[in-house]
Amino acid sequence: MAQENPALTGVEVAKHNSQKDCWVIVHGRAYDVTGFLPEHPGGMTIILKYAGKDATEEFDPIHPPDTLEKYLDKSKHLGLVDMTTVVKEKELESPEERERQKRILEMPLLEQCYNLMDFEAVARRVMKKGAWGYYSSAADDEITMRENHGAFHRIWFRPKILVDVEKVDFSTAMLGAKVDIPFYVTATALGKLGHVEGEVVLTRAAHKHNVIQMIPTLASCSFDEIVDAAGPGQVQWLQLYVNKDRAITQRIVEHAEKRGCKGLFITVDAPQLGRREKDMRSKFTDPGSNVQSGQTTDNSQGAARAISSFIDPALSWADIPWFQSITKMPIVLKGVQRVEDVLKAVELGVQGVVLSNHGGRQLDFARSGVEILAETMPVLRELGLQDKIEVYIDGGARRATDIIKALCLGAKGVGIGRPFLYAMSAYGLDGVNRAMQLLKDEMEMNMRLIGATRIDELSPSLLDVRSLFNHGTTPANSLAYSVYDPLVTPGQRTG
Ligand SMILES: Cc1cc2c(cc1C)[n+](S(=O)(=O)[O-])c1c(=O)[nH]c(=O)nc-1n2C[C@H](O)[C@H](O)[C@H](O)COP(=O)(O)O
Repeated sequence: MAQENPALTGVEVAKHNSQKDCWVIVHGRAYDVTGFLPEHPGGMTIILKYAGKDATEEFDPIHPPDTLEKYLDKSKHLGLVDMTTVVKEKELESPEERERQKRILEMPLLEQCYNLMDFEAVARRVMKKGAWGYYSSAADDEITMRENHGAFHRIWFRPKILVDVEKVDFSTAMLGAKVDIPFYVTATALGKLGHVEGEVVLTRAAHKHNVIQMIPTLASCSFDEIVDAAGPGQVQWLQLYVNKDRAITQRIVEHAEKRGCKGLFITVDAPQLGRREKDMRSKFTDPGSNVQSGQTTDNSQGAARAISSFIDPALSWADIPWFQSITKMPIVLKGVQRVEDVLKAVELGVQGVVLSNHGGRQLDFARSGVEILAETMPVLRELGLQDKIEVYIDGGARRATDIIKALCLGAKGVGIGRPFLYAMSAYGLDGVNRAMQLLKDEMEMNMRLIGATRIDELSPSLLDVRSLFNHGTTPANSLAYSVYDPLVTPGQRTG
């Protein structure tokens, strides 16, 4: 193909920098987005911040690569820009960004991360505010997010002794697929907020450790990029937000099945995305730029709200037979939060459920996945239904002991979200690989210490769950309530 010469310079593009005349550069090409501004789900402010400039770095994590091709009229595609003439945003970087770059230079070596929480501590210090805000945020007072982790601490072990535990095998199967260890990488949106390559980094690590990756509907990478990045025989599932336009949903599901996905995880706890205030705050643009220009600062659109307007709040049990008619993939409901709904899922012939509250990002004061599991499994056993449906949990799992507790209670596997995002954001693929290896090492040690050599030996008799159902919440004035402090930014620990 003939070499295309840049038609435009950075100086030319920079002249079109207002609400009435707005050009942006994405991947070296200029686009006239003036007419699109009022329709942008994320509001106008975030685009106007890059009017006349290179918006690639802000654009990439939030939008699949083919977004402009698909949704911006060709007449608005203005052609190549000579990028040597574009003033790099970097050169104008803020004192906050310079401070962050300094913290990156001081961060610990990867080998100094000994558990999954270490990755969170590093990510908090080195991630950009918006990215940290999106990944770390949860709904309202973030009580449920803390409860997810805290609930595991109300479960104690009753280990066996004098068991020959020389050989330990913690491999298992999920929806019929063999995996090396009973956790999977759960769906978490916008992978490129944390790493320039996005979700494909998680794909590579999942392949190396033979664990399953759940591909998010709201991934930064396109679905095909993530599937193409999979290794031979690698098992992937699709997480689905159901679109108001069912024809779009059907196309997505059929394409996923054609590309070899081995499970359809329908997210059922998000008829509307939760109100995540850290995410909203981090979208707060510099008050001067908006207030002076007379615009009201639009921080109502955290990233979550901005990207989820297509989700159908009318999704109901009546839709399940339709899903069963359009795909042969096993169907799993992700975000089930009470045993009555598990029984309904069994009745409808659904293959699995994930007992989950979306990492605390939806309904605050929802119970933890592990507590719902402890409510559910005895009822399924009593009714002889425990083999009729695969039960997974996610939320707050940070140690192999959390995974073992869930399996003792009857879970098939545990989804893990934020830890792998933090490991990726701080250390890239090496970080995710180390996080997964740490879990494997912990798993081997803890299986030995509780006197179990295989997954099928994990049973409720190894646990004491008497305090699990007694909720305590962190006192309101505790530092854990960082959600209240708008001044707490990554790296600034108050007190
Ligand atoms: C951390 C995180 C979680 C998200 C997530 C994004 C992030 C950054 N997103 S969200 O943007 O809509 O909220 C999704 C998502 O795309 N779809 C989904 O089903 N769950 C989503 N979840 C929930 C996730 O699948 C797990 O339920 C949750 O992360 C498990 O808790 P931990 O993070 O504590 O492991």
